[in-house]
Amino acid sequence: MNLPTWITISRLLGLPFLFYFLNNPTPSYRWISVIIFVVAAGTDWLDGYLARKLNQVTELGKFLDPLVDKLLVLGPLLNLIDLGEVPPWGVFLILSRELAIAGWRVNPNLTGKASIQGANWWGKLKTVSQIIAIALLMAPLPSTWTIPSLIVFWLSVMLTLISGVIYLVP
Ligand SMILES: O=P(O)(O)OC[C@H](O)CO
Repeated sequence: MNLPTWITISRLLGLPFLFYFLNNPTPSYRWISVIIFVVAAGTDWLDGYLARKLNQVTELGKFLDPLVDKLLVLGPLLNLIDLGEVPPWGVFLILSRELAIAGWRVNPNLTGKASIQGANWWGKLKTVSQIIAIALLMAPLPSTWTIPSLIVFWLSVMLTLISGVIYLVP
């Protein structure tokens, strides 16, 4: 355990507050949940940057960083299913890909890789698209935003699947 890894884990601390505010229909509360989400998800670069700068890149960090991103994305998505505000099928596809890649990281040997593989640029792009889609879905926007938000969500689902396949093909 080192500083970047502690920062990685601490990014999860906002989740209970996010759930609290997201489940309150008052628009200002929903906006607070959006802010918590964007800050927690947006600090993704910080731990990786520090790990490289301090020369503290570890196998644990390479495993935990993408895992925390997955929890930060899947937590709000599951809550949005409960609220009936996101298509469960899309979330199921994201969940399937994320489980598959998290499992593959435990045993990268399966695809002939010798050690844990950190996130690549496709993975980072997919995470950014997920953050944008989820923030749009969480935000208490006028109903004219519903279809555009869902289009962004489905684009993110596609990017999530494509990025997963790119890891697995040799
Ligand atoms: O594609 P993954 O599963 O490695 O995740 C990418 C990370 O979330 C980017 O920080």
